[in-house]
Amino acid sequence: MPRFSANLGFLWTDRPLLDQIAAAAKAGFKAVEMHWPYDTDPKAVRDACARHGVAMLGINTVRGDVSKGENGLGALPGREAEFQAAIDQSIAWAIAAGGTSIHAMPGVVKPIDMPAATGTFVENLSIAADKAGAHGLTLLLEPLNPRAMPNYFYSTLRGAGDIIARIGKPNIKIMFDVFHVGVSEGDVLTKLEYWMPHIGHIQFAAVPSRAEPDEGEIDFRAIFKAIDRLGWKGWVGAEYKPRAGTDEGLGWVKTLGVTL
Ligand SMILES: O=C(O)C(=O)[C@@H](O)CO
Ligand SMILES: [Mg+2]
Repeated sequence: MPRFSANLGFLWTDRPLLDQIAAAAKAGFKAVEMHWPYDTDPKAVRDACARHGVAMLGINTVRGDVSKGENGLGALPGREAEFQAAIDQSIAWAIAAGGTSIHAMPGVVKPIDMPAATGTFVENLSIAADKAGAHGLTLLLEPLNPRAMPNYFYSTLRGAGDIIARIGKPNIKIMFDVFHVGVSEGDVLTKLEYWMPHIGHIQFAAVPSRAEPDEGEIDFRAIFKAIDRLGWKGWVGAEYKPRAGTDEGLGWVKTLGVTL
């Protein structure tokens, strides 16, 4: 069975981060991952993870000006210095917290600006990969579906895979989020198998609701079985939006016959 991580960007969001870690551990998760935890002292996060016996996994680079619809800086020409500052910030935070990966966010790009944005992202990411690699950190690229995030730099695995191939550095991997892949592309099991050698982390939520994985059009028994069959040894991140409370929504663990 896969090993599950609690994504604290979506789970137990009604409390401070250190209490979220405690709640995840109490529920049985053995690892946690986060979105943008920068307001919390990373050493306190490291201590909380150690105290509760959970591994600390990944975080995201900052998004830029969220009020203007920004969702990452990596592919924005003219914002190179800001992106590198975001990478430096996330590397420093991840090291102090004991994390292992950084989701490097490219941002929202109009279709007509894609050629310039692609060149910028390749340059930016190449520098960032060397910086992260010096500390044993992996950079993750995550295609987001266009319903959730219109005009995001990539919405398909192919889009992220092309960037990885152009840069050719071993510590740049795909974040395979079953929710985004299901909405954008479908045929999830085939895609999982095809992209497995390039995957650095897996996340999941029901399609189309983004709720617990016990509803909707994806058979998560089959997904979790395939993750095992394909030899995935990493963590699988529960990144869903609970229908009601997080604790109340954990029934999927029993329903799907998995253990945390
Ligand atoms: O939205 C997702 O899916 C994520 O994994 C976030 O980290 C990025 O917005
Ligand atoms: Mg995700």
